[in-house]
Amino acid sequence: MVATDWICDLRDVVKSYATARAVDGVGFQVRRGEIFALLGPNGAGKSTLVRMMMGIIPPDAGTIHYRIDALNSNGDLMAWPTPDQLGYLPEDRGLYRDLNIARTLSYFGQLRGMARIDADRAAEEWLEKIGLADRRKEKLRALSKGNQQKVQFASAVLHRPAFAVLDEPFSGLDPINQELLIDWLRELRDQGTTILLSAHQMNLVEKLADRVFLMSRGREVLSGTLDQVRRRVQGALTLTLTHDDGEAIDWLEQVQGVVEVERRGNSTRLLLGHDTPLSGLLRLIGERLEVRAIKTEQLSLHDLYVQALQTTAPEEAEAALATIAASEGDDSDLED
Ligand SMILES: Nc1ncnc2c1ncn2[C@@H]1O[C@H](COP(=O)(O)OP(=O)(O)OP(=O)(O)O)[C@@H](O)[C@H]1O
Repeated sequence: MVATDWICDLRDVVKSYATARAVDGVGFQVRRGEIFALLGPNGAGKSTLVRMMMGIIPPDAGTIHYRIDALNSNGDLMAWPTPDQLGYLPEDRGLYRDLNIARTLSYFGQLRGMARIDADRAAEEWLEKIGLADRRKEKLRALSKGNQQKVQFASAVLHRPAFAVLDEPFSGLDPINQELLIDWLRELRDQGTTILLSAHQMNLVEKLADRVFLMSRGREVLSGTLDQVRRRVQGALTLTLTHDDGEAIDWLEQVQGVVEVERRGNSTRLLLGHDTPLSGLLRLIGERLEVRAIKTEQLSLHDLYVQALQTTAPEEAEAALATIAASEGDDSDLED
């Protein structure tokens, strides 16, 4: 994959509603063959962006271009993809509640250009995959929220679109089904579907996404691969030392590359800059401290986001954190 081989390109996109500027000058490229994640707390502007990418609402300013077909990508900008090229999981789920789920899936496949026989076959394959084959004749409304969500997801991707745009695909799924969804998404990517998803569950996204775009209040906070994001945030690595209660550790604050020192009894946690020379630091610690145990850990995507927000927009950090924590608690849903 070449770095410039993008499938969707957004530049300086702006969208305001009567009471809020939902998207405030956002730009990124989704590259062919990747899983790209839009991340941020409730109200960050993710769904507004997704709706603009789907042509449901127009941007006030900025451009959105597609280049779906790699063979025709010699600089041609295609105005808009055709229905068979796109898969869309909307935030406001909208399936027919009184139609049986096998027919629902086949119907969506046909809407996206599949022949009836292929759509029927794909529907059966997906019902098997999502564990609902024996309930194929049941109506959607008879299913739990989590199972409905799985049907909704299958309906968005069973025609194997070139580009799938999935707004909050994890919502309503229990932890087991969240893990299954991660597998299905990887499988789709490996079969050639480019995926953009929006989510606030950073712990799930960091297992999955090739690149992330972290937002707050309609603006970019941080973007790139997980590695790039780590390198951009001060304090991407922590070092935890276990030592005697009486040890003096104040001097650690003066050591180059140590961003923060937090002591709890006989344990001290150091937050390090990404370019801290670790071997030099360990040598120094070995000379001056009696260390009983040592552990290094990379910050999670969630912590990186908070760290980045604290640097760029400290006034937003606390509210964003609270929103993410509250919404993560809402997700689990027991299956019937
Ligand atoms: N139709 C609308 N009319 C007015 N304001 C809106 C509308 N849709 C979204 N907003 C506002 O725009 C901002 C961004 O909302 P958006 O739904 O895009 O965020 P989000 O990141 O998708 O959040 P969530 O995770 O809650 O879906 C919020 O302040 C929201 O209240």
